[in-house]
Amino acid sequence: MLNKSIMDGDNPDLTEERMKGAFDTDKMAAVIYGSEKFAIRRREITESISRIPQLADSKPFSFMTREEKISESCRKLSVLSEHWNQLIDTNNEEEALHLYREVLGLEGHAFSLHETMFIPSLVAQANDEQQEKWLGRAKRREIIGCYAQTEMGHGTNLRALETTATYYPSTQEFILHTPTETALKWWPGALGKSSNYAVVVADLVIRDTHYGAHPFMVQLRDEKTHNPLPGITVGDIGPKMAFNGADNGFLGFNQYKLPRDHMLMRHSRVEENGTYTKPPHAKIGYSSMVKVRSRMAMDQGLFMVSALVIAVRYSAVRRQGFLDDKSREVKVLDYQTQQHRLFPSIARAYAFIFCGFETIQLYDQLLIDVKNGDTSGMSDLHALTSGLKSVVTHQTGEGIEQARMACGGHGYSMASYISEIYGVAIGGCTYEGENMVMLLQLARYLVKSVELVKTGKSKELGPMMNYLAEPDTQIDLTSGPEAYVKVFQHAARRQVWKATDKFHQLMESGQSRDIAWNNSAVELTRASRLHTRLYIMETFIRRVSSISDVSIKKVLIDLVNVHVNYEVLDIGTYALEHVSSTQLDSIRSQLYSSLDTLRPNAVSLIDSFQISDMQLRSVLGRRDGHVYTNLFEWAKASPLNQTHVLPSVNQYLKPMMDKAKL
Ligand SMILES: CC/C=C\C/C=C\C/C=C\C/C=C\CC/C=C/C(=O)SCCNC(=O)CCNC(=O)[C@H](O)C(C)(C)COP(=O)(O)OP(=O)(O)OC[C@H]1O[C@@H](n2cnc3c(N)ncnc32)[C@H](O)[C@@H]1OP(=O)(O)O
Ligand SMILES: Cc1cc2nc3c(=O)[nH]c(=O)nc-3n(C[C@H](O)[C@H](O)[C@H](O)COP(=O)(O)OP(=O)(O)OC[C@H]3O[C@@H](n4cnc5c(N)ncnc54)[C@H](O)[C@@H]3O)c2cc1C
Repeated sequence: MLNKSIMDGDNPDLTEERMKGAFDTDKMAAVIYGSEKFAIRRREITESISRIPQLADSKPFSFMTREEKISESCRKLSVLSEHWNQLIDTNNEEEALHLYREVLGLEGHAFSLHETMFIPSLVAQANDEQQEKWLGRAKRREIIGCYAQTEMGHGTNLRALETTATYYPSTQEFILHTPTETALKWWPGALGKSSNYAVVVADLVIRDTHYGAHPFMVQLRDEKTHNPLPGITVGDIGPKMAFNGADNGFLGFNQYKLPRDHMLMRHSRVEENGTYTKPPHAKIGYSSMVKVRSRMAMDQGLFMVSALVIAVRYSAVRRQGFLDDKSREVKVLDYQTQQHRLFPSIARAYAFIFCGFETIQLYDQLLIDVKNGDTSGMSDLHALTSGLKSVVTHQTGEGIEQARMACGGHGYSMASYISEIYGVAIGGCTYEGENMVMLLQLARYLVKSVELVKTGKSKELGPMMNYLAEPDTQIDLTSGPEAYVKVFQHAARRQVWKATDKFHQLMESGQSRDIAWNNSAVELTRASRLHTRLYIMETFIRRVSSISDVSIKKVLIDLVNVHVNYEVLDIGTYALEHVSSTQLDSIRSQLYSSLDTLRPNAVSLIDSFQISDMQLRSVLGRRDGHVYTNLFEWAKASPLNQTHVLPSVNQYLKPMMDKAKL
């Protein structure tokens, strides 16, 4: 069987789609998840979870209040604590993330930041003794931690954080203090009610000198009672657009004492007498953010895939309207508009995940290099991940919203669960640095690169930047996907140079650097987006070229064709400077025929992600495709339908109607 999702009793329309698939979905899963070994482990973990009934949702998330969601995830975490070692290799981050996604879903939980930022901060920022003291405890989950950096008044501009950590050599202690209301930590995930420890980022002050943001390991709550310690004000910031299973929190310090060895001292140090040793790279303390940003292409790709699994499966069973055959309505997936809405996003999701693999590996390598004293790769990775997180979060938001609309009315129902996926995913446009701000970080790097070319130092260009020094050439669009890469290179190069020239001209006209930068900012962000999209396209093509299995490679080339045609058309206004409008028309025709080519494999392409029904939490997108029965059962389970007459009807509506009758 090529598509491993085929099961007796499934909706025949979906079975028909699965029969049409021209490749083995297990083999595709191995490509998606980086190795056959991990793809198998994912399936094994999912299977093992299904044998532990207490790990199942006690009712659909969409019928739970916020308090119920938080309680439900804590209940499951306590069940999980009995099974960690039997379910996963606890040292394997990807296995742990898969387990969390399956059991706890995407709405957040008490450990939301523990694995993703708290432990990584200890790994990257704590010295060996500190790791000895805290890392084991954190990994064994004896303590729960979070990452408390953002304040009510400042998130983006870290240099303006107001929380102070003032060192007193006489007592060999820091005093943590929140000097104003705006200095309250505000937003950290799992801070409000769950965490008893936090990595707190505060402005280090020694003898009136401010050394800027540094990380500190801070105990927030008593380990026995879980009550906040004296000097600490902590709580939940309230409901959010989504992600309401997490207790994002606030935190204030009132002259809170912290022993000297609680500053994380792998890279910078404060000696007993107050002597400060600066880190080998000024931004080394920002590593936890780079770590998360390096994961975001992968994580956002998976968010988009979840919405697409729902929309593509639903589109294969939803019949509405007619094409040739007037005796039976067609599957809406057969409409060109539906394919145009969904297939380019499938291509992007694959591309994001392939990029994600690369950037996760680059971060892991950087961590090793930095431990060995080599910080030279930090700027490259910071620039790359800043652009990537901004582009993938924005395009993921677009893709999920299209998926919702592709499901018509049922997409708007919580039964589809797409609105929750959307709400969680687009949080990524904001967290880990607001997208515009991060695009401008990449732009700094691009501008510097152009300056290198202008001053004859092209040899010093960083990875991926050589194209900035190359001349424009004729593009032969018949020469395959590489020709589309050339179109993107031309467009990105032109925009990067144009934005840089504007910035330089404004400075030459007398504007200060900062004002000239601000007056060029929109053009600079456009340059960053084009550069990043070029990187995504190149990575996608490179990864697909490296595949040896013929049937897998064939369908992925079809997907690359959808991608390159769609992407070039999407940047039409920039591409027009390098390709004629006649060529754009021919790209349009190729896009439509590539949608057609992909159509028979659409369901298998999204089935290949092997996202279980439990993880998907969508009534509309279930593997069995029995959409209408499932939808009706779900609606009947709504709390509103547990009585025929609601108390509010008796209390308000009936008396009102009765009064009107008098
Ligand atoms: C966690 C997700 C995991 C799984 C997903 C599953 C579910 C997800 C669902 C829900 C979400 C769950 C969790 C969300 C967790 C969110 C956590 C957070 O948001 S933590 C807080 C994040 N905050 C930020 O990101 C703040 C953004 N601001 C900054 O990073 C800095 O202020 C900024 C870089 C913008 C500027 O810094 P500044 O010190 O002012 O530097 P400046 O602009 O002057 O630049 C100087 C110089 O330094 C270079 N540089 C900056 N940063 C770095 C770096 N990290 N590495 C290397 N170099 C750096 C910069 O390029 C510049 O260089 P040049 O002078 O141009 O050479
Ligand atoms: C779901 C979620 C989870 C989070 N989890 C955590 C967490 O665990 N720990 C933590 O510490 N924080 C967390 N945060 C906070 C998050 O990191 C910040 O909200 C984020 O970094 C954006 O900063 P800000 O809120 O200050 O936005 P602002 O900077 O105030 O952004 C407002 C607007 O100003 C613009 N702007 C700001 N500065 C500039 C500039 N220099 N140039 C151009 N435009 C600019 C932005 O582009 C944006 O349009 C979380 C946030 C969310 C939404």
